[in-house]
Amino acid sequence: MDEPVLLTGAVGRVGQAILRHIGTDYEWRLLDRAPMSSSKRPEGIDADDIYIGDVTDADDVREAIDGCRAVVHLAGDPRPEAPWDSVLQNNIDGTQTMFEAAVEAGVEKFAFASSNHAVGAYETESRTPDLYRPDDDYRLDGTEPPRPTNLYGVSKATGEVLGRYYHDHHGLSVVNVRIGNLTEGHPPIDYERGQAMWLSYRDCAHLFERCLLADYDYETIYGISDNDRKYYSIEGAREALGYDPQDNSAEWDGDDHVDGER
Ligand SMILES: NC(=O)C1=CN([C@@H]2O[C@H](COP(=O)(O)OP(=O)(O)OC[C@H]3O[C@@H](n4cnc5c(N)ncnc54)[C@H](O)[C@@H]3O)[C@@H](O)[C@H]2O)C=CC1
Ligand SMILES: O=C1O[C@H](COP(=O)(O)O)[C@@H](O)[C@H](O)[C@H]1O
Repeated sequence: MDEPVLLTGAVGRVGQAILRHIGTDYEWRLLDRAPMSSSKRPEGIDADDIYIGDVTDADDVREAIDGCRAVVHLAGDPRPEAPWDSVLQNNIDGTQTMFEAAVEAGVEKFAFASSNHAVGAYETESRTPDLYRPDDDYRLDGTEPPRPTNLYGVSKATGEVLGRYYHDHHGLSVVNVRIGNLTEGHPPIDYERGQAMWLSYRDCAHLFERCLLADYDYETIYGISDNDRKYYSIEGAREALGYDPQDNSAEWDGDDHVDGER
């Protein structure tokens, strides 16, 4: 992809996972309301490619998105316990502003950072904790309707529906990535649920790169590594995007760390 890619929320964890692995491979525009320190900025990105602005501000977004062919939209309030006024503004209004600007700017592909919390209520009492264990074969595959855990999850489900609308009515290619639990270096410790939905940094970067390179219409897929423990299928991501994850939370056992950058 030769034309610029707009990455919102670039200063945050998911943004940094992406930039750390593929930060020098694309012509990025980086938009965040927080300033980006030089240690977070990939080589080759100069000050002109960094936009300090808010995704709820149409003028800020318009300036950053001009000339871009693809968008990776991460910016928002990521807290599962976030209050309604924050998710309404940052996640729902911000995402609608992004979609509207993307259509206006002629963007072709839009990857939206959705969440496991859009579907957390499938984790019923009768299914857990077996669901989180390697021998359990229950799977969500992205075709099921949202069942949010919390108001944050409601905001993510709403972002997915906004994507459906902008795909159906404006022809934008949209992929909703229901991200699991991104942690740096190793999977969450003493947290079975987190190990079942672990997404390593390098698999995260690879997955979003596939969102830039693959051809798709409207997809909802799960963003987790190839964990032995899993209740999210990654077949949808493999088929729609060519996702080929390298990591597995089962390769980590307490202090027995497997070598390699994740
Ligand atoms: N980290 C994880 O495991 C998961 C993350 N996600 C989603 O991925 C996205 C990124 O999450 P993280 O990187 O973990 O969060 P983060 O809090 O580390 O990064 C979010 C970034 O977005 C920026 N931001 C927030 N509201 C903004 C606004 N209105 N305008 C401009 N910038 C704004 C913040 O300044 C921050 O740099 C979020 O949408 C989150 O809901 C979903 C599932 C799991
Ligand atoms: O959507 C998100 O999910 C992850 C994992 O959820 P958790 O409830 O198991 O912590 C969370 O860490 C992240 O902040 C959030 O944005």
